[in-house]
Amino acid sequence: MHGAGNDYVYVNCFDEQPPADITATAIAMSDRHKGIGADGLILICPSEQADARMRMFNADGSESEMCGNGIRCVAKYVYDHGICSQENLKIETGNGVLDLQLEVSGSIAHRVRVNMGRPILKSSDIPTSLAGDPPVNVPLHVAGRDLMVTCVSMGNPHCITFIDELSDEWVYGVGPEIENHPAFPNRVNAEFIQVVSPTEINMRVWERGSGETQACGTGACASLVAGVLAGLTERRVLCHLLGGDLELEWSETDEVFMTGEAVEVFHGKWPVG
Ligand SMILES: N[C@@H](CCC[C@H](N)C(=O)O)C(=O)O
Repeated sequence: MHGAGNDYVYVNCFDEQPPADITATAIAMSDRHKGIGADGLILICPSEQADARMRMFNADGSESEMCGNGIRCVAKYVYDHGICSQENLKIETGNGVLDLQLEVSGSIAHRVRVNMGRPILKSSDIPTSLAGDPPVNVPLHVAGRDLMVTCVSMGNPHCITFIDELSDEWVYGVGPEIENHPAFPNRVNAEFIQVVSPTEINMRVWERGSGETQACGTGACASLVAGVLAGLTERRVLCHLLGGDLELEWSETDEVFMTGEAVEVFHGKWPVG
């Protein structure tokens, strides 16, 4: 399935046992030449607190707390495949239980709105050693450059750089250096944002554990928050990514909402062991 081109392999753990070695399975499945090809692996599991639980693994096998594009696909999956019948769902993640609303037509969910919760802005909770609570427009020396960056966690950590022009040099040259910079003890996702107007941004991303992806939902939400904090955007923004658009809102109640598509591409079997 994919959300805005951010593609993962999903395993229905309501019916199947999770793979014994999840890290090795995520790496093998994600390989775009010798596997299925994906940005990572997502397990759709039963939950004691919610309608389902999402566990998310990057293409390098590392587990992340949250995945914004993934959670929309999990919601679509449990609805379309009859695991849940209601259009308002609760899904457990590493960042708590989140609320989602499906947009359904012909008994298939096409778009999903997620309450992504409150952004985490305390530097020690993001976590980053960069100064400032919140760390907005703070200096970071990386890849031979002096950047001004803003850090936000949506349950997972993001480092946002506002730039004039998006380019491969930023994504491939600077992205991996930010991901592995010592200022981020858990590594970090790196977003590059071009502000088109106060209500519209262009984004490219270098994801922790997966490299460049066509979209990152948590990254888009973190970038909206960073844009507001930096005085560059309003609280409602349309975010253009390589794989599609996401509608974002940071409400006056301090919750971030994201709306976007969720698409099932195919299903199949994978030999384990
Ligand atoms: N693409 C995802 C985020 C996936 C996890 C991320 N790479 C991390 O390690 O935190 C999204 O849509 O949010």
